[in-house]
Amino acid sequence: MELECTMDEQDVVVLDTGSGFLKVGFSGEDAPRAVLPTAMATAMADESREDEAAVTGDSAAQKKSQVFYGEEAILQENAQITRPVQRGEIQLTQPEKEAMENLLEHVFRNVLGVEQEDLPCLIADTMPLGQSSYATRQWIAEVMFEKIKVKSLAIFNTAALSLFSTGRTRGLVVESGEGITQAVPVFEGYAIPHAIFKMKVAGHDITQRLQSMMAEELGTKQSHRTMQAMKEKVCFVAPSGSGGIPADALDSGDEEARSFELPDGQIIQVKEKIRTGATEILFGGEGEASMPKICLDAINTVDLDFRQDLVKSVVVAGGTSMLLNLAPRLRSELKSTLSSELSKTVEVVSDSQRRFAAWIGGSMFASLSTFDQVAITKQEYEEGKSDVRGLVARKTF
Ligand SMILES: Nc1ncnc2c1ncn2[C@@H]1O[C@H](COP(=O)(O)OP(=O)(O)OP(=O)(O)O)[C@@H](O)[C@H]1O
Repeated sequence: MELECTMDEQDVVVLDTGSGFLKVGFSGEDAPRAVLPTAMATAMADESREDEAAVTGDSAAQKKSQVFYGEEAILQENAQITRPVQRGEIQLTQPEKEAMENLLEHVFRNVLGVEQEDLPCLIADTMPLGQSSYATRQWIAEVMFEKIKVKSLAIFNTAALSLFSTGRTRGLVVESGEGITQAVPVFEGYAIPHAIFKMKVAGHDITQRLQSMMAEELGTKQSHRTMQAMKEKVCFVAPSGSGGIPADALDSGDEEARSFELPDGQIIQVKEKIRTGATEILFGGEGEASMPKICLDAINTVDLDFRQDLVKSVVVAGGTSMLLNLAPRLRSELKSTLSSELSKTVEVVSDSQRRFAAWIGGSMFASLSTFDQVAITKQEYEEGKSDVRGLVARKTF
């Protein structure tokens, strides 16, 4: 794709719809304005309060249910929590569809405070593979034009945008977020669908593994939320071939790096075996899916001529790529399995902005005048209503 590099003055709403977190903001900005859990909660009315309300006529208590979004949603204890994006894919089932629609409306009106209609929008998604891919994008286009009433809409694969955020248009993007890890070859800005390899192991699974390891260690199970915070603070990736750390060994290094304060105020020192053990699921066991394996599958699926370009720019992105030592471990495992010619040139790029790479790439792309040329306009949508799926298949990336 030829990129025209004049800057566009108009603000474009940029959204990255992750399994764990929605990132939202405006084009041209360096970082998302808000990052909120991709969740909606419906809290049921307390039945005893309802009975009481019937007698006293208390209208507040008579409310049947209350809806919460994002951070507030996941904090609700007696509520039904709906997560509309699972393992990277927007779910086209109820109640997930309704939750996604409401969440998008909430993000536009309350989080970004966009009152007026008619704003352009760019969405970064993890495209499902196979037949279902365009069904999801068709549905999202319908919601954006019919309910949110955007002026134009561009939908891009997160991987192409993540690569773009590093100033590259060719490379192998290895994205690992909350629900999915994927290896996506990108050529001249386009993801190559038949060479995308995914595994359903990512940040969520590391947190769960840490939760069970810590439950064994402490004798009590800590919440997922606490374990997520612990993971982000103390976990890291072990160097290649470093097995055999004794179960009770403490890190020889920085004490601060291994200590964590539990919600009850107790400060604990987390053993190295746990700090690295939880993240090891990204690297699988014999015959299991692993990050290096999906990279190799992707590299081996593209044309021979293109492989050299891929291995020279293996770009890690997404929240889970923030784990310390992930890039050197991936590089070392790829080096030991690739052919000798390719292994000489492997470079794994670990950009400082990698956590929000897809959103940042979207923000950069939406600032270019090329955005207007590639986005689906409201008029095109209206004219193509009889075949929205065909339209998104032609005009999303
Ligand atoms: N410093 C960190 N160290 C380790 N993990 C981190 C760090 N920061 C964020 N994460 C993890 O990254 C994950 C969220 O990443 P991201 O926002 O890219 O996912 P997502 O886009 O919601 O999900 P997906 O791409 O899988 O659909 C969470 O599991 C979070 O705990």
